[in-house]
Amino acid sequence: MGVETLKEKLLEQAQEISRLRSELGGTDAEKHRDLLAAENERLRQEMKACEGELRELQRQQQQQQQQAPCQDCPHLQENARLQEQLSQLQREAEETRAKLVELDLEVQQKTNRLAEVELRLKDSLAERAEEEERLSRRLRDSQETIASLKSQPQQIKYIIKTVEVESAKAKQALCETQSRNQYLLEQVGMQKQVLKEMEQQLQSSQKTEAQLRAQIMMYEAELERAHGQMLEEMQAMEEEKNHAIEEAFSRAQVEMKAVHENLAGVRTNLLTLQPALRTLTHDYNSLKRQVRDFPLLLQETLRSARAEISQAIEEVHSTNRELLRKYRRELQLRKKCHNELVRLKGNIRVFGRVRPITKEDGEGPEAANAVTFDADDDAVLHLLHKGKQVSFELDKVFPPQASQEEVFQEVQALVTSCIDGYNVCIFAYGQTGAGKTYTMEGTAANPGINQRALQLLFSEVRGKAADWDYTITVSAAEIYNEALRDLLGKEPQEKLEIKLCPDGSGQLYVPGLTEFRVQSVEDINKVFEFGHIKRVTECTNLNEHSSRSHALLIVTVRGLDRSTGLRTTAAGFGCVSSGKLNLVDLAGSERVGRSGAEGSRLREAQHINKSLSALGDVIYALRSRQGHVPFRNSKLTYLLQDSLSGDSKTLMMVQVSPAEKNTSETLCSLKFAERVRSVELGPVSRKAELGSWTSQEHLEGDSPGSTAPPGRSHTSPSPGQLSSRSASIRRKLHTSGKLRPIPL
Ligand SMILES: Nc1ncnc2c1ncn2[C@@H]1O[C@H](COP(=O)(O)OP(=O)(O)OP(=O)(O)O)[C@@H](O)[C@H]1O
Repeated sequence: MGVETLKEKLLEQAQEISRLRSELGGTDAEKHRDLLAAENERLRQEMKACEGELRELQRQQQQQQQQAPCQDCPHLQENARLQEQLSQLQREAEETRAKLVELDLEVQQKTNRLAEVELRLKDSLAERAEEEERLSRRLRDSQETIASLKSQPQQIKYIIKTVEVESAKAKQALCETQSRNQYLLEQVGMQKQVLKEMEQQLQSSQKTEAQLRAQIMMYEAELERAHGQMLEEMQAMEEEKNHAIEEAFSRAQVEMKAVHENLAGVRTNLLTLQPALRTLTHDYNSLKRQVRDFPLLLQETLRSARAEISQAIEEVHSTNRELLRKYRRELQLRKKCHNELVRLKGNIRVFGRVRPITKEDGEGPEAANAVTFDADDDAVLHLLHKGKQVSFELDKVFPPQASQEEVFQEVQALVTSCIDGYNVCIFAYGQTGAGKTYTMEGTAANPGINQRALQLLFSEVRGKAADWDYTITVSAAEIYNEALRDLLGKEPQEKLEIKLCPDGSGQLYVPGLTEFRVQSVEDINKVFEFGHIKRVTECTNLNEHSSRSHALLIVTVRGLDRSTGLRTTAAGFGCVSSGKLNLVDLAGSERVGRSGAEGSRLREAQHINKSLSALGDVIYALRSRQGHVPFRNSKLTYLLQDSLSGDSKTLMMVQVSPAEKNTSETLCSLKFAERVRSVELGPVSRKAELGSWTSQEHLEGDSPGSTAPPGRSHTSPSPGQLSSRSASIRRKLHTSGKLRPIPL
């Protein structure tokens, strides 16, 4: 029975194993995989076909674009849109393809795993089969044994017992086999579970595949639709093109007709235009001839124009030359006229200037005004002297109220003539305190002749700078006790000599006399400043010194005409051709000799008298055109020889005091002035006039008995004061404007 049961059980197990094998279905999974692979392959083929179609479509589209290139047409835009969609679909298909590859990989992995499980199952099944085989063999053996035992009852019983014993063993083996079977069943259960999961995965893969396929289908449909649309559009475009060609053709036909008509008109026009063309051709030919001849004509014209221009230039040149000649002649004429004018007016002009009554004149009858003027004649003044009115006629008389400007206006012609190369001397003559320094220097607020003359020179020179190149130099000297000294030199105490120019020209010069070149008012100021320093170091009593010495400021103007190269031609002092302006502040003319002065004071007075008398003598000799002019009688006249002789011009500004107490000196000064002026009247009368003109008379005046008025601070310096005269002469230069900075 046990054996039967075992058999049954074995049979059951065998059935179970075959069922399990069928359930495992390893071949199904393989089939499924093969199916998927085939499907995949098919999809790939389809994809390839789709790509081929796409390429074909693109090619067709390109052809269409080449055939009908139209910019911005809606078809093109639609086409671009479709292409965009197509590329989008291609991208999606690409992605799907990638997903399929991933799925393939997954399926492959799962298939591998299934194969492994299958192998393991095959092994366990083989083991089972072997076990079964072994059990079947034993069962058979046992049955055979049982049968043989049955035939041998004694033995059978024993054998049965053995079998029973062995049956227990078999049972144990069976139990083991059953437990093993149980384990295998569990394994099978687990494998089933794995299989189920794999089936589920497979199902999901299938689902995904179905989805992908649906998507591919959709894309294909979309592609189909796009393809259809594109075909439709192409069709429409083709139709449009045909239509446009037809229209163009019909239009061309119409235009052709019109052109034909026009051509007929043009032909008729051409026939009428032919004569005009002939005329034009004729004109053209003549123009051509003209053009051909033009260079020759031009050359000819240029030649004649050049000749005309050169002739004109030559004419201009000759006109210029003529003008220059005339200009030079006019210059000479002007100079001559000027000279004539000066000659008519007199080379020596004598002005009188009456200063106002000042505080220094004191009060009372002594300070009373003794000078009156003629309302109708500005050349006449009357002096009330000792109860008698004496009248004097000069070239011009300036009353006390005359301004510095008015005085300078009468003088400026002389100043400017020095630019033309004339030598000019302006003397301030008069007793001490009569206003010589005021007239020559003036005050800072109201400058006198010196400063105005320099300013005028600079402005005149600037005005002529375009045509003339001028050089202005300045020297300053003083003559004290007949000794000449340089006020701008390094050695002011050194006595200078006046010498004949070694070039044989007969001109004089002073070796060692400093000459400063000045180009502006500022330069003059510097020169004056320099002189001022000298004065300060040399003088102890400037006022006295200035009264007793002659101070000279010598301004030399050298000019070169830029256009002609002409120089200004007056003979100058110091071997140069130039104009010279000598501004001389003379020593006081008061009659100190009468007061019984002694020693150096007397010597000083004698020198002054001598030089002033010599000046008078020289002027007389010049005016009366005497053969000999006694220039050498004093340093002053000798020094100014060049500036007094020839066509030089001299102005004597006679300064007088109007105060009653000064009438004697005023009388002397005015007589001197009148005598100087009267020289021009003629040799006889001059002679008669000049008969009384001696040094002594100059000193004594016409009142031999009169003496210098008492209380005049600047007429009678003490001998002690006289010792400082040499230094104080320089004050005159300084204070007379020749050494004082010009106020700007
Ligand atoms: N025209 C004038 N108007 C006003 N004041 C004058 C005039 N002339 C001279 N004075 C004054 O008279 C005074 C004497 O003049 P200034 O010093 O010029 O005389 P001077 O002849 O130069 O004397 P010196 O021989 O001592 O140099 C000065 O105070 C001066 O200001």
